[in-house]
Amino acid sequence: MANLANLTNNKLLFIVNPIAGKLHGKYNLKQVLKLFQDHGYQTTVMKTKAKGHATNLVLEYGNNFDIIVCSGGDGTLNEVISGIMKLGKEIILGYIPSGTTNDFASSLNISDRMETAAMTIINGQVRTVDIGLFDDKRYFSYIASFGAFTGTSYSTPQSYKNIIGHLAYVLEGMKDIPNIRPYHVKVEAGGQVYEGDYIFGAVSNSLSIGGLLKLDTNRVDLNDGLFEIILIQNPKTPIELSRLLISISKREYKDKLIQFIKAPEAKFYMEERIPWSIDGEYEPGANEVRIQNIPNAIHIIT
Ligand SMILES: Nc1ncnc2c1ncn2[C@@H]1O[C@H](COP(=O)(O)OP(=O)(O)OP(=O)(O)O)[C@@H](O)[C@H]1O
Repeated sequence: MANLANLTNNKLLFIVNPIAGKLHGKYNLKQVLKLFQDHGYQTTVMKTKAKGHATNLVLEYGNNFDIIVCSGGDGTLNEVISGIMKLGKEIILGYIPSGTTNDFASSLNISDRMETAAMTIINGQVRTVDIGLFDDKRYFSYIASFGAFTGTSYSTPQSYKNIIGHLAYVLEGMKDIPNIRPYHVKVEAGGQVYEGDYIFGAVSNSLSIGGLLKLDTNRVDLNDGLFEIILIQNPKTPIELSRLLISISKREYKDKLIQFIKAPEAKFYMEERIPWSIDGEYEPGANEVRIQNIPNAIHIIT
């Protein structure tokens, strides 16, 4: 691990999504900028204007900076990471979460108080994290999932998310319940084949999935080159359903309806095209999907 204080270059690109989450950005941006300035960083601020813009900003300007800090939710972080991966340059990333759930930030122990997260960037250590690659075309920092609750994060209107925050996800998720339906899927991972009717599947590198499913810290290592893969089979009776819900709420994934796999890669074969969620954003999916782990791909300050 390198300490940021050892870096000689103090040019910092600060990418801000002004509409993310609870609009913290609007109120605290000045304080954060002052903190960077007081600690000797020459900061250039760029605000995102639309979906995909953060990736383009990294591709266009990333080469001129050694540190890129982004503020936004999981979607903005995903876009910035995608830009860094495409640029192919070893850039140090700092993250100031201002989204609704900030799942990945909590896995990295980054505070959701903007000034505290900024101080982490100033005083923190650089560590590496693995990144996922979905079907050779889309990068993800913490999750690719299908099935139940998957539509929640991208179908919840931004205005709701901004007003009621995380509760919006949970409420939208509840609306999903009558629509939960199994998908017949075959999965190859870790040298095994799993086949069944699944209501939820996730390939993740995170301690928290959609703020709903939580994994224990001793089960997850964010830079071990392995994903945590969870497959949940369709409960066939009310008893099976209640047993499933209890084991999820207790974080015990030993139920026979739950498969928990660790593997560097997974292949999914589906009879129909199932939509996925990639770090909370919509992905139309395909009949065959390959997901690969790129170990230690991103250098992030925590
Ligand atoms: N100026 C903008 N206007 C509209 N959309 C934008 C703008 N800037 C960025 N976006 C898009 O907003 C979407 C949501 O951003 P983000 O995920 O960062 O925030 P969030 O949804 O509040 O947080 P989370 O995903 O953690 O709940 C992203 O797809 C991003 O590309």
